[in-house]
Amino acid sequence: MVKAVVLGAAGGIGQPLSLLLKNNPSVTELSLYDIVNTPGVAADLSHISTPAKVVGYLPPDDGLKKALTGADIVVIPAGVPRKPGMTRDDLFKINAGIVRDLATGIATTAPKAFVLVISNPVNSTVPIVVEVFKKHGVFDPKRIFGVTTLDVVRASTFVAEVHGDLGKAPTVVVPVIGGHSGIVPLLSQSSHPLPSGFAQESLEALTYRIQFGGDEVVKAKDGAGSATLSMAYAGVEFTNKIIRAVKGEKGIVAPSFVHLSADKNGGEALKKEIGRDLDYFSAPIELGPEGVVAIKSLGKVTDYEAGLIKTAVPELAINIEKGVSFIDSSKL
Ligand SMILES: NC(=O)C1=CN([C@@H]2O[C@H](COP(=O)(O)OP(=O)(O)OC[C@H]3O[C@@H](n4cnc5c(N)ncnc54)[C@H](O)[C@@H]3O)[C@@H](O)[C@H]2O)C=CC1
Ligand SMILES: O=C([O-])CC(=O)C(=O)O
Repeated sequence: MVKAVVLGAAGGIGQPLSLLLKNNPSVTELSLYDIVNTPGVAADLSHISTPAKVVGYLPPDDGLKKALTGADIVVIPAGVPRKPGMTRDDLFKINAGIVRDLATGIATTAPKAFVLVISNPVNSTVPIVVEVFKKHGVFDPKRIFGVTTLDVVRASTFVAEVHGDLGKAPTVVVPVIGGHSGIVPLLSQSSHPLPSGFAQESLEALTYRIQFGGDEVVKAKDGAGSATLSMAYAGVEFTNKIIRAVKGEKGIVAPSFVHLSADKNGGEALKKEIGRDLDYFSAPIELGPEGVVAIKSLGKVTDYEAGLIKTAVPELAINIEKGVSFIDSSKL
């Protein structure tokens, strides 16, 4: 029995994400919460002949609490998306408060649920969720995840394109680390190595495309939002990995932005590798029934990749601190 909850379920990501979760036969209950339109989305999805019972909730009558009661997994794509010319950090002023309030609901109603944060800026919204959980005395670093899977999906797709074979994309595995902003693809570790003689200039262009794939979509949508369909795909890919790990499947590894205390050694080895005592980082993590089992070493990186990490880290530290101090100064 798996109860999955989507907070922000009526949105551009929320709707296709809910559809894909409804398509997973392991999900037995699908609870949809938003400030608008969830009854319609739930009625629509409920006609699909898969096991999940679908219910939509709105804020009145304790809707958030009802949506979250008994949750095993909570996915959060609530909040505003970017328009051209904005950075993810520009979304902080609206999304920080939304995520804080939803996190308070989870901490008080379903503190043991796995929490998957999609709302941007992920580098700050994950610390917001963590700080809220700490304030309620229910923080478990193994169960709170920033979803960076879209970066991994883009890397797989774009590397497959280099090989001239999109059919390869599902099997191309590229570790993507850092944050969501401060994205660092480790192309030297791709399961499908780049062709020998791949020029440094081409490597830099490919790296840039993975790092700024979000901008590519924001620009193409021309004011109508950011990635929604590919994000829904990526969000469900990560959610399904958590479900498989909870069910006892071993050896599942996926990058995610987590609090480094989730690692059994407190992330000390990783901190050495990145050269700074950050509390959060996106690195490949091994998943198990209780969430994070271990945070993997970054392994051997090239000088170019080391340079990208060095550039990303100070910005990450600022993003993290912004989330932490937002909750410090919030009256909870
Ligand atoms: N982690 C990642 O890789 C990605 C993250 N995102 C982020 O996901 C977020 C959502 O994007 P879209 O779905 O395109 O936006 P959207 O505007 O289409 O949908 C957001 C939904 O959140 C709802 N919402 C607003 N306040 C709420 C609250 N207090 N409680 C519950 N629901 C609330 C809205 O009613 C709306 O239905 C954005 O912050 C965007 O930047 C987008 C793409 C990739
Ligand atoms: O770029 C954005 O604003 C949305 C996002 O996070 C992505 O597509 O990676």
